[in-house]
Amino acid sequence: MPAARLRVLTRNAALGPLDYRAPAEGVPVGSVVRVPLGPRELHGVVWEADRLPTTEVADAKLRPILGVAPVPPIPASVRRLVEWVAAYYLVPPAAVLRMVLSVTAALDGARTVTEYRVSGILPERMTEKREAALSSLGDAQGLVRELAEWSGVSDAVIRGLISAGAIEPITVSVDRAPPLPDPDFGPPVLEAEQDAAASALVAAVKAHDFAPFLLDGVTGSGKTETYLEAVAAAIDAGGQALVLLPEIALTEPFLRRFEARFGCKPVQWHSDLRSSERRAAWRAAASGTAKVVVGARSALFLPYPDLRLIVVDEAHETSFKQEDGVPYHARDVAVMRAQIEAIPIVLATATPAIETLAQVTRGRYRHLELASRFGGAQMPGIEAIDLRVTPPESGRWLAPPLVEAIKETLARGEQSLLFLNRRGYAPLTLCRHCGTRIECPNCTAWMVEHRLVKRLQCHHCGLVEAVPDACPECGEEHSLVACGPGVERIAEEVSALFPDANVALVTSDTIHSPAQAKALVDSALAGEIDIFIGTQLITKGYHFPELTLVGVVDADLALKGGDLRAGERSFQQISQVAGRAGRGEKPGHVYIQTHQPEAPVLAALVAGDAPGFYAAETEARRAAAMPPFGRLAAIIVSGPDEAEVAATARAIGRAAPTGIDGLTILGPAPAPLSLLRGRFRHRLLVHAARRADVQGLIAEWLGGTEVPRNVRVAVDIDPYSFV
Ligand SMILES: Nc1ncnc2c1ncn2[C@@H]1O[C@H](COP(=O)(O)OP(=O)(O)OP(=O)(O)O)[C@@H](O)[C@H]1O
Ligand SMILES: [Zn+2]
Repeated sequence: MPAARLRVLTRNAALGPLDYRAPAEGVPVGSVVRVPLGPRELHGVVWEADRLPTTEVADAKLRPILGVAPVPPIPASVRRLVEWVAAYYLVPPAAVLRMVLSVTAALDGARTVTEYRVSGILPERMTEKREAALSSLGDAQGLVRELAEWSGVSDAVIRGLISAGAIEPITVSVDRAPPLPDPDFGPPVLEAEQDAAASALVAAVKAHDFAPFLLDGVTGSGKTETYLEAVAAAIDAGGQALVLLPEIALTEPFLRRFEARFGCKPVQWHSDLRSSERRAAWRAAASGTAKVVVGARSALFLPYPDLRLIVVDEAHETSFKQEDGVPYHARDVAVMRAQIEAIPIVLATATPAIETLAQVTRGRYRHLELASRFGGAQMPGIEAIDLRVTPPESGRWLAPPLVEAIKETLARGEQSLLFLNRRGYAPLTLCRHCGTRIECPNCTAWMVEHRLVKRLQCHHCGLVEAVPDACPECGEEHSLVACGPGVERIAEEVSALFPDANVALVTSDTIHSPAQAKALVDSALAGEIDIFIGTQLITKGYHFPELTLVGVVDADLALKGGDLRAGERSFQQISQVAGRAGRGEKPGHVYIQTHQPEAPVLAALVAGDAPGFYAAETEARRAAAMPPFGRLAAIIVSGPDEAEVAATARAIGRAAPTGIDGLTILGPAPAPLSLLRGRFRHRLLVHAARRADVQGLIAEWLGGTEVPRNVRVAVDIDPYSFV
């Protein structure tokens, strides 16, 4: 009789599927198992053998598995998702499984911690502090540190009470189920439009079938309140719901709404979690005890056993596209997961991606619209400031009409927001004497001055250097000058103009954890901030009722990129930031500083003509057969040796398929970012018809090329970055 064989997919992308001997009692498909590989021990998942072909080893050579991990099996839907992502993005399935089994510590058995609570026994020696601690603790239970904090005494006092028997230890599982959100805790009174949209979503959750929705509501229309009704329906049905947010900084405003609606916090999943929190979150998602998970794009790969709803909030955001590792787009993968799970998915945004709107036009997504702001708030008026007509004073960046508007807003006691999508003080440092620009040695990029921390920083590789006293090229002292503004420089100008105003800088340098976002929201709502100055981080998700003025410092910046989505991105970014103004009772106003007010994007924004903008942009894409009317894929060749990289790229170029209708291949050519983190980069861009099998074509093409050991060839399907 042949040995019972298990096909196991590990998390090691360099390995194909491996076969092992099953124990006599068998192991169900999907189980997480520990397997030997040489002297090592790996985790893997038992897969359907017919879905994952490999070269089989002889029965006699099969090694037995080491054991089954004490976690629920990875559901079939997740296994199908892994296969789809691997096939679509042309990456090994193991690389995708790695994103599913992302927390090794979560794969061990249950763990316990010791918590403490008042035992009822009085200590022999009673002190004032001991008495105060015991009486204030009541039935509270927690770690020593927590009890000390709650009762306002030192850890030592609590420890003394433990030795005296007045506080007793309790062993608790760290895998305690997270709090259960209560769908009836704080249901909102929905406005008619919101109610119609929410009813459609709730019905779809109840139907438990694949149903993609675009929840297209103007800024401040209450999209969150609306889709939370669908989340409530998922909880009611006993299942799980996932809400994806594009950035950690947006978690805080979301958590507040969630808690008001459901009486507790959802389970969070993001890069700022402590390892114990990460482990607990993974296990709660995998066991089904986490009813709602809110998180970054990687939350999409958690093995929820009973998912009923996915929401992608700010669904137009390009940060849903992952650029490193497996280059996937979380919005697209989310739709695929919803399809596999047979559940509804909600793409919520005020500024849909052209791709998403095209799916609405094709009849694939249902369009739910919220055309007006909640509570009768009006959309802000938008006005362009033509910098050719009213330029800022020399050495300054804010034009007189904007300065005047800030002054008036301050006088009314209201808040202003200045948006400039550039971190740091100045994007370029130049030697006045010899003209040298200070560049990153590892990247094709200028070093950006961060004056607050007195450093030059590369925004690509993270290299940090002291600001030199003399020009590194010609040695001239005090010759370096900052060119152009970053947010820190705008803050400097604002502080000089309005010395009494409270200014908050909001960038990824100042806000990189939910705790910092919370502090920002708290002080903003308490009226402690007069002027926000921020990058794209401040442009979305926030709701500050006293914020009535928005100034876009440089609207031309986003248009410069020149890639296929530059126009769309500027429109979205400026609409979003404009959407922060006048969300409460007071009307909002927006000024856009530009040298080209006649540019179609800006003209549409000023005219409030979103449909016109989308129609023109869509038409342009259609005419050029660009996504979503055609397909793109990038091939990026990189390595430490420039000649080797160039030669490999040329070889790939020569082997390119020819004579295929609608297929064009651009390049190879050095990438705009031709040096990144010390690696030289060349690119090719594949442009194909919408229905072309781009993946099949590329797989075959690249399958036939020799790649030197030091060179990496990466494929980016549906690329968003062209640098
Ligand atoms: N039905 C409702 N009852 C009570 N408050 C509501 C209701 N709908 C919306 N709100 C409140 O109105 C404000 C705006 O809503 P919300 O921030 O959800 O809008 P949004 O559509 O997500 O906007 P944006 O896209 O700009 O982030 C919030 O303070 C929200 O709590
Ligand atoms: Zn660099």
